[in-house]
Amino acid sequence: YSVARVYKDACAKRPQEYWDYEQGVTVEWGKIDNYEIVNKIGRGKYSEVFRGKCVVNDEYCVIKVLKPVKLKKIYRELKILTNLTGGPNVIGLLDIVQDPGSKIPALIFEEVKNVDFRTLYLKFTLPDIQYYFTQLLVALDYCHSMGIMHRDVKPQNVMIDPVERKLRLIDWGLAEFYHPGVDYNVRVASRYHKGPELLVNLNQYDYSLDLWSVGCMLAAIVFKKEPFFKGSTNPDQLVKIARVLGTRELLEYLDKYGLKLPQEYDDIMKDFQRKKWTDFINSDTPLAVPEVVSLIDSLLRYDHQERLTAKETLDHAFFHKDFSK
Ligand SMILES: CN1CCn2c1nc1c(Br)c(Br)c(Br)c(Br)c12
Ligand code: NA
Repeated sequence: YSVARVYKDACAKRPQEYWDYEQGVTVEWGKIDNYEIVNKIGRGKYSEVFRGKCVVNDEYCVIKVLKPVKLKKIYRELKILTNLTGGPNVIGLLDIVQDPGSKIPALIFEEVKNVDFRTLYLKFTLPDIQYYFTQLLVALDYCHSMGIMHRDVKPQNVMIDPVERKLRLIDWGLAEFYHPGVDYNVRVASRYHKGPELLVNLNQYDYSLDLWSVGCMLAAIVFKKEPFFKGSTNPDQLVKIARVLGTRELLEYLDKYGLKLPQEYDDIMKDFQRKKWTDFINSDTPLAVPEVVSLIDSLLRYDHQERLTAKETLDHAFFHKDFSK
């Protein structure tokens, strides 16, 4: 049994229509003819994404055409986006339109002139990391305070415009409202960023899942190993984590929550000695200063209840040190 250390009653203290998306969502549908598609910029399991233009104000936008999924899932994303839009560093939802034929909704977002993280992260200085991770953590503390877990934090969902130094957290399609004691689906997040709680079937997880993912992103940049934990399957993902955090420590985590290692681990989980973070530091990792290594150590914890919250992370010494020359 596990309950969030913070914001556990964020939904309970709001009216039912704030979090109850099963009742459906009243949508103010916009006009689809107000938008034209410029070019395709991406496609995912649940959507196709285009750069678009609003013909009314001549502004560029991003059009996310949802693939036909359960109406409940569409209602969840719409409800969460409408609850959060306007919040700090949350992608701005401008309009919701419906394809007249297929009746499939398309979400219209503000455009971010995003630079791919694989190239951007290579140029990051410590001040850049302080700045952009502050922006990401502000977005996460905000959504957590609003009773919402993102559940798919990864570089591909963090849009960064380095010219305007603008960061936006996108893709709330896997996000969910947090209620204490609820058993959540562990098939969320993207493999490399899945927290241990998802891999050991601890269903009563909470906002702290998102902070594991932040730890993975930070470690990948600082130790120049993208992704930091690269599992070939979900079971192998936990093995890759145990290679670093140790197998004994994993079993202690399982014991605390009365869990045992699912049987698919029997012949792949070996007895790994926990590594020291200094094992990942070398002449090629100049960003790995003691303060950021200490922060990574405080986020990459098996026990979700031990991890720093988004707000505690913002108070960590790493964000208050002057690393400029
Ligand atoms: C696959 N890519 C590349 C850039 N980009 C992608 N998906 C995006 C979504 Br959804 C939004 Br909302 C925004 Br804003 C941007 Br920018 C997006
Ligand atoms: Na999105």
